[in-house]
Amino acid sequence: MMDRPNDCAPVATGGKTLTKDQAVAILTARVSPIAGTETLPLEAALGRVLAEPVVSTLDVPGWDNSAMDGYAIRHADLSAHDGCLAVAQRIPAGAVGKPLAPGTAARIFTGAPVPEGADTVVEQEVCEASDGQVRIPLEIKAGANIRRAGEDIRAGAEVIASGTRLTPAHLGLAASVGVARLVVHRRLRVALLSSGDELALPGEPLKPGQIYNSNRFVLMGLLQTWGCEVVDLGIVADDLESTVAAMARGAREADLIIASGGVSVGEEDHLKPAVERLGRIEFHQVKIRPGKPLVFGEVQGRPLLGCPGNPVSLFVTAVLFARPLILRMQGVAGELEVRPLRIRAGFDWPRPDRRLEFQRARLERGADGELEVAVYPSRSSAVLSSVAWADGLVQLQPGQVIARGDPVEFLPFAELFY
Ligand SMILES: Nc1nc2c(c(=O)[nH]1)N[C@H]1C(S)=C(S)[C@@H](COP(=O)(O)OP(=O)(O)OC[C@H]3O[C@@H](n4cnc5c(N)ncnc54)[C@H](O)[C@@H]3O)O[C@H]1N2
Ligand code: MOO
Ligand SMILES: [Mg+2]
Repeated sequence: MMDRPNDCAPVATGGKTLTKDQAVAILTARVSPIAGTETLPLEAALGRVLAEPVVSTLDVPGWDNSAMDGYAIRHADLSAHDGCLAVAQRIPAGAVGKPLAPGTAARIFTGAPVPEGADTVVEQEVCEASDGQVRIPLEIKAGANIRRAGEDIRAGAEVIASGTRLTPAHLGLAASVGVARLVVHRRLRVALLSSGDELALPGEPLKPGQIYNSNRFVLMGLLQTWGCEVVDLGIVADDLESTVAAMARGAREADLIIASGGVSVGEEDHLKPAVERLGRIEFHQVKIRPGKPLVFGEVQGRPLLGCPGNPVSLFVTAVLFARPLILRMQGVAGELEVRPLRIRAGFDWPRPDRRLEFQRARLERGADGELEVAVYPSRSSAVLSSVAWADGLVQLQPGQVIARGDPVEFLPFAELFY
């Protein structure tokens, strides 16, 4: 096979390797939210991105209601009747009582509307009830135990902004204002390409020199957790024509193409020339470890992200770069990257890298019971067990030396997988 130049000048950087932040800025600036929405019942909208805001037509709660099982009273009646009131009515949740007659109490239950004229609810534990009467301690505070109309949501308020990825709480919130259907962006279609002559699918016997395609499953899983529709382009042979053909199919069938492998400099790496054949490369290196060779470009009008084939590098580049790219295309508004938490290091890091480094990490309890973060013993980008072991990534700045006990930056998977 012919040797070929492996470089293509990155447009935005004058040929320099990009920092992670520069790369994310370019990725997210080059794409825009996809067109197309659908209207879904709440039951089907979990994880989707809202395309039209939810505005409440109601106050929630709709009326003053009781926060306790007990007695609704007019506070001024207590001193006038020495704390002893006749129980004149019973108001369970779902019912509406009569106006409170002077000198009486209403038996009331949590969530029931406070009757007109009552200004206080007294929990039953402090009351003594017998023979249709209730005795209430005089020191009860006026206005106690009432949830006020509109204290959660006011009619006319925007309760969920457009661009929000819907969590269970958002679905509940929409339901609480009576909204049954939501307008969401259509699912982003992402084509997945696994390059490598050595790859076989689990379930197949391995021929000599073959390995199982694990990247496909890592990427599919991530794409599914991010709410994408996956178009699997399968395993693509290490030759230019097959790579070009797979990419062209990806560009026809999906909004975005994500490839694994073949992004490095060997003559078995065909991703870059294939992108150049069909479109252009915007950058091909980022100053991080692992994951330095990372290709971003455009193929027949579709964005393409080529992640390195080493399994850990693939994972790291997917959560750092594919995620914000996807969120932007899905129409998610606001912050697209996860902000690192600062957590105490449970490890020493005496020999830092010159690149921004991502270590597989796990939250643990130190000897004193305080939260700290441990890193996996191997730094190898080929050890996928490290990712399964971890519950986040530690982010180490170029040249940053860490002594046990220092604060370090931690990116939790719980956020990266969302
Ligand atoms: N001379 C140089 N060689 C390499 C460099 C370099 O700068 N100069 N960079 C190294 C780094 S760093 C990385 S990362 C890798 C990137 O590799 P590629 O993206 O070209 O990927 P491949 O060569 O196809 O594969 C690398 C490695 O990963 C395994 N692999 C690939 N696909 C899968 C898959 N779907 N499932 C599981 N494992 C996969 C593959 O068998 C190789 O072992 O390049 C270095 N080399
Ligand atoms: O960047 Mo490679 O990703 O260091 O193994
Ligand atoms: Mg390679």
